[in-house]
Amino acid sequence: MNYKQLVEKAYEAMDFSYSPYSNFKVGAALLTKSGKVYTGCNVEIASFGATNCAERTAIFKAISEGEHDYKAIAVVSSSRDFTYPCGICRQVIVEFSKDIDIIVAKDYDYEVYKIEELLPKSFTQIDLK
Ligand SMILES: O=c1ccn([C@H]2C[C@H](O)[C@@H](CO)O2)c(=O)[nH]1
Ligand SMILES: [Zn+2]
Repeated sequence: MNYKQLVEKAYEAMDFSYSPYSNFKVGAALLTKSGKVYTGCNVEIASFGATNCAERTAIFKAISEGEHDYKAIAVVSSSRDFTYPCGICRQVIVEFSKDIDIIVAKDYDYEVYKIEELLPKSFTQIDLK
């Protein structure tokens, strides 16, 4: 699975987006080190705080199936621009992976980031020791 294929998986997941309030569709595809792909979409709830982002949907699916080691996560949206993971999702990403490639894509164009770039000086497990 190369990153272009992972972006395609994220677009497939975006089609399942449940976003009746914002009409902003997001899809994510998480590639594990074992080669599996977990996809996710954003799920909006009338009580807005209960909304879940596409990235967290994908990560929580993987965690709930015992997969903790990730190589990359691709994120796409219905926006004309790149969509970067929100603050909550950055915190979830750093919880589970310090070296994951974060692929922010729009059509066939993509950028790759490390979590240290998107969430510098993060608060993690180490700080609780
Ligand atoms: O990286 C992002 C940014 C936003 N959203 C969702 C949350 C909400 O449903 C909609 C608008 O914020 O987009 C994501 O899923 N991922
Ligand atoms: Zn988010």
